[in-house]
Amino acid sequence: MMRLGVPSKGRLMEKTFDWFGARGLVLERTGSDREYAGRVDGAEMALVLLSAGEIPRELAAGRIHLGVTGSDLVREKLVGWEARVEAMAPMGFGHADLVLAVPKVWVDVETLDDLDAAAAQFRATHGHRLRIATKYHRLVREFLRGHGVADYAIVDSQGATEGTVLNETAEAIADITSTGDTLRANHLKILSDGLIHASQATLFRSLAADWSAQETAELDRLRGVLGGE
Ligand SMILES: Nc1ncnc2c1ncn2[C@@H]1O[C@H](COP(=O)(O)OP(=O)(O)OP(=O)(O)O)[C@@H](O)[C@H]1O
Ligand SMILES: O=P(O)(O)OC[C@H]1O[C@H](OP(=O)(O)OP(=O)(O)O)[C@H](O)[C@@H]1O
Repeated sequence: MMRLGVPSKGRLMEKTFDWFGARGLVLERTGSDREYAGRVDGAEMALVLLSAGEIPRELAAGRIHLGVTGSDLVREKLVGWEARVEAMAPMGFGHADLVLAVPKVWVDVETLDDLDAAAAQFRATHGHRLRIATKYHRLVREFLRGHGVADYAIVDSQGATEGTVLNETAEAIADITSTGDTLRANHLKILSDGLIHASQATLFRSLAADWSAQETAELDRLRGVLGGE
C-alpha cells in the first residue's frame, strides 16, 4: 500500500492536512496527540507521521512513496536529489528563505564580492578563516563555490544560529528567515545577492519506492486530483 509521509507536528503538519483536505483526501491523526499514527480517508494510502527533517531520507530509501517537506531540506540532505525524488507539487505554504547574512556594522559588505574581499582581509588580520555558522552545510558550500567565494570555514550550528555572531563563534551566518525578525534582533543584514534558496513545503515522490500496480494506480488518481495545479 502507498505510504505518505507528512510532518508530525506544528504548522507544517496542520497546513499539510488542510492542503490534502481541500483536494478531497482527509488525513487524520489516530490515537492521542502524542501518538505518531494516522490514516487517510478517501484513498488507499497509509499515513506516516515523521519529523520534516527525516522525510528526505525516508523518500530516498523508498520507505515512503510520497512525502511532504521543505524543498530546502530535500536539497540539503539528498546529494543529487533530482535523481532520487520527483517534486510533484509546490504546496504554497512553509515559505522560508535560506540566506547569507553578516553583521549590520560591516558597512562595506553588501554583496558576495564584498564578502569575498572581507574574507581575504579577515584571514590576513586574524590568522584564521572567516566563519559562517549554519546547519545547511551542503547548500552553503555549493552556493559559495558557484560564486567564487572560497576563503571561509563552516561552523556547525543546529539552532539559534543568529546568536553565534554575538557569541563570537562565527562572523557570518546562513539560516532560514521568514519575517526577518530574528536577523534584525541580532543586528544582522542579508547580502543583496545572498539568497541561497527560496523554500516552501513541497509534495515529493520517491523514485526508489516500490511502485507496484496498486501504488501506481493510486498515484495516477492523485495526479488527476492535482492535475489543475
Ligand atoms: N519560520 C520558520 N522557521 C523554521 N522553519 C521554517 C520556517 N518557515 C518555514 N520553515 C520550514 O520548515 C521546515 C522545518 O520544519 P521543522 O522545524 O518542523 O523540521 P525539523 O527540524 O525536522 O523538526 P524537528 O524539530 O522534529 O526535528 C524547513 O523546510 C523550513 O524551511
Ligand atoms: O525570520 P524569522 O521569522 O525571525 O524566522 C527565522 C527563525 O526561525 C527559525 O528558527 P526556529 O524558531 O525554527 O528555531 P531554530 O533556531 O532551532 O532553527 C530559523 O532558524 C530562524 O532562527
